[in-house]
Amino acid sequence: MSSSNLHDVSNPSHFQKLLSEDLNRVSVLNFWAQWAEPCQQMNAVIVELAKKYPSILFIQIDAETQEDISESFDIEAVPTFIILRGHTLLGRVSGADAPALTNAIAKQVSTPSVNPQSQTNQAPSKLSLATVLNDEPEETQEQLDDRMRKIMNQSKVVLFMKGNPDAPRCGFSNKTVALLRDRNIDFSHFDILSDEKVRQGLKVLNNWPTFPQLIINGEFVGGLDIVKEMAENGELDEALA
Ligand SMILES: N[C@@H](CCC(=O)N[C@@H](CS)C(=O)NCC(=O)O)C(=O)O
Repeated sequence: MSSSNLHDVSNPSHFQKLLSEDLNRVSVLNFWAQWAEPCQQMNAVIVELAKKYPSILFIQIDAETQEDISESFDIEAVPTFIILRGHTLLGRVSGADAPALTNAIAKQVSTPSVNPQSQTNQAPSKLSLATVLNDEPEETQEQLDDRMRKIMNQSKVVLFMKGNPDAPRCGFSNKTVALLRDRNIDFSHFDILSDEKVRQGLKVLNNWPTFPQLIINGEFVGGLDIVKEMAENGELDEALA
């Protein structure tokens, strides 16, 4: 990394040292992964933003090698950007959304620097005007179950994953897509990051706490570990026969 305000972090203490150098400085953490194409695009955006905002510290964090830092910020998908002042959370931008990231950063630059303590109660959330104005009736549990079952039956093989097959946003989803593609298995997908109700509802419906979730003939089969094992012992071929 060339600019002095753009750093690759190599371990948690390096990360803490960078943050602690100036507790009034705004930092932008970029959680990325090597295999994720959207991250490559956003890394280029970060390089440009670092040039534009020399007073902001930009920290590149490989979400897979820096697991401890990722966990401490609840990183569930890449890319995810965290904006801090010192150690205080100011904002979070999820996905390869360059305009949203640029706006979130610009907002901090135009906000006068204040005592971080007074900012701790400022939730970095978007004002949910949409929620206030949204007069669509709430989906009932029954409707949600029905909708999830329809998605599970939309094709012979359905993968509930983070991101999409060409741009997975989690390493487990990425590996499952690769496994299915390596075996030329046709599948449709559903991006659970696009629908929080399905994301939480499917965990209950299939009694499985994580993603990916592979469905064959409308039935839950398993996550990556199970699918991998089934591929190795021939059970996956049997299920698809
Ligand atoms: N060992 C699991 C790994 C999957 C996993 O840990 N997924 C996490 C992180 S992507 C997850 O879905 N967490 C719940 C959530 O994000 O809602 C498997 O075999 O699939």
